[in-house]
Amino acid sequence: MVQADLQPEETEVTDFDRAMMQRCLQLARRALGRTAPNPLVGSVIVQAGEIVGEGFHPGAGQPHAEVFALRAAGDRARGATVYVNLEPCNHYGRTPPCSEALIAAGVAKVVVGMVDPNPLVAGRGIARLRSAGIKVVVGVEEDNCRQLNEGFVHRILHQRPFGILKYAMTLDGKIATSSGHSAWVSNQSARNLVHQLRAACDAVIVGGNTVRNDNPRLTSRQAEAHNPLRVVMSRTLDLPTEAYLWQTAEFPTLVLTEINANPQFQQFLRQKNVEVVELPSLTPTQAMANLYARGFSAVLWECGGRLAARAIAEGSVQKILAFIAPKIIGGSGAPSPIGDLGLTNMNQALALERVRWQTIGSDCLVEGYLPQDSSFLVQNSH
Ligand SMILES: Nc1nc(O)c(N)c(N[C@@H]2O[C@H](COP(=O)(O)O)[C@@H](O)[C@H]2O)n1
Ligand SMILES: [Zn+2]
Repeated sequence: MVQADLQPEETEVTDFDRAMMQRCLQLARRALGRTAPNPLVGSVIVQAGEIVGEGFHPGAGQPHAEVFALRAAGDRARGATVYVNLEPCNHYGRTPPCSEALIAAGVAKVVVGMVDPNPLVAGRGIARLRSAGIKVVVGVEEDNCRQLNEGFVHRILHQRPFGILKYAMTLDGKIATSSGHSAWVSNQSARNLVHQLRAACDAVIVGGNTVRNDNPRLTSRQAEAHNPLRVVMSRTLDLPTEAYLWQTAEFPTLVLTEINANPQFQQFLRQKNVEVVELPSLTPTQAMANLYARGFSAVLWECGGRLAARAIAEGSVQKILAFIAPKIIGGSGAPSPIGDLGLTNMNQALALERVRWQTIGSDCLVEGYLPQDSSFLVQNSH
C-alpha cells in the first residue's frame, strides 16, 4: 500500500458530509452485537443532495453495507456520492469486493469514515476506487467511526477480543457490603445502560463468586436486542444448581473450567444445555483466546475484583466503565472493584487515557482506556 494513496484529497468537508456519516453510524448500529467477526458498517448514497439509498451490514456472510445501499439506489447511484463509515473492501472474502461494485455502479465520489485495518484491505479499497477515477475523501467523523468499531479494530490488530471492564461502586469505592450484598449499587438508568452495553457485546464474563453472590441473568433485557454469550469462569465448579444462568437455557451459557474439575457438576450443566469447556489452565488470557476462536470482537467483564485484577494484569481489558453512585458503605471488609495488582508505588498507578464522564441520573459514569503498555503488570501478577 503506497502511503500517498491514503492522503486526503484537497476537499472541504461540509456539515452535510458529517451528517451523512452520522447517518451511516446510525444505520450500522442496527446490527449491534450481531456482526462479529465483521465490523459495524452503514452506507448512504446521495444524488443531488437527496438520499437515494441506504444500507447496513447485518452480519458475517451477508452482503456488505455498500451493496445494500447500491441495491436500494439502483440507477440513481450513477454519478452519486457514497458515504460509508469503513473503507470499502477490495478482496474476495465471504463476499465479493465492494470496490468493484461501486465502480460498476458508476458512482462519482466515496466519502470514507476510516481506513480498514484489516490487512486484506488496509488502503487497497481506497486505492482501487481512485485508480478508477472516483474521488475519495477519507476521515470524516473518524473518531466516532473508530469508537463504533473499536472491538473489530482490536480483534484485527491484536488477534484477541477487545475487553471492557464494567463495575458499579459507591463513593467510597465498594462494590458490595462486607456480607456480599450488592443489589443495587447503581440506579435504574445506569442499569439500563449496562443492558444496552451487553447488547453491543459478543460475550459477558463473570467468575464463580459473582454467580454465588449475585445470581445474575446477564441478558440485555430488551425485546429484539442481541444477547451476549454468558461466560462463567470457575476453577472448582462449586456453583449453585439453582442459579438463573442454568434456568434460562434460551440464552446460551458457556462455563470455562479446568481439566477434570467437578465431573458431577459438569454433567449437571450439560444436562441443562450449558456448554462446558475444560482448559489446561483457567486464565483470562485462555478465556479470551477461546472467545477469539469463536469469532468474537467485544467482551464485557462484569466480574468481581480478583478476576478483574487478573484480567487487567494479563492485558485482557482495554477499556473501563465505572459507575459511581453517591452512596457510602464504609469499613475495610467491603470489596472493591479491582483486587491486588501488586503495585507498590503511586508512579505505577494505571492512568486511564481518553477519559470521559457523564452523569446518569444521580450516578456518575467514568470511561477511559488503559494504557497499552502494561507489560510490567504481567510480571507482578504471578
Ligand atoms: N466497508 C465494509 N463494509 C462492510 O459492510 C463490511 N462488512 C466490511 N468488512 C470488511 O471485509 C471483511 C469481511 O469480508 P467478508 O464479509 O468475509 O467478505 C471484514 O474483515 C472487513 O475488513 N467492510
Ligand atoms: Zn465490502
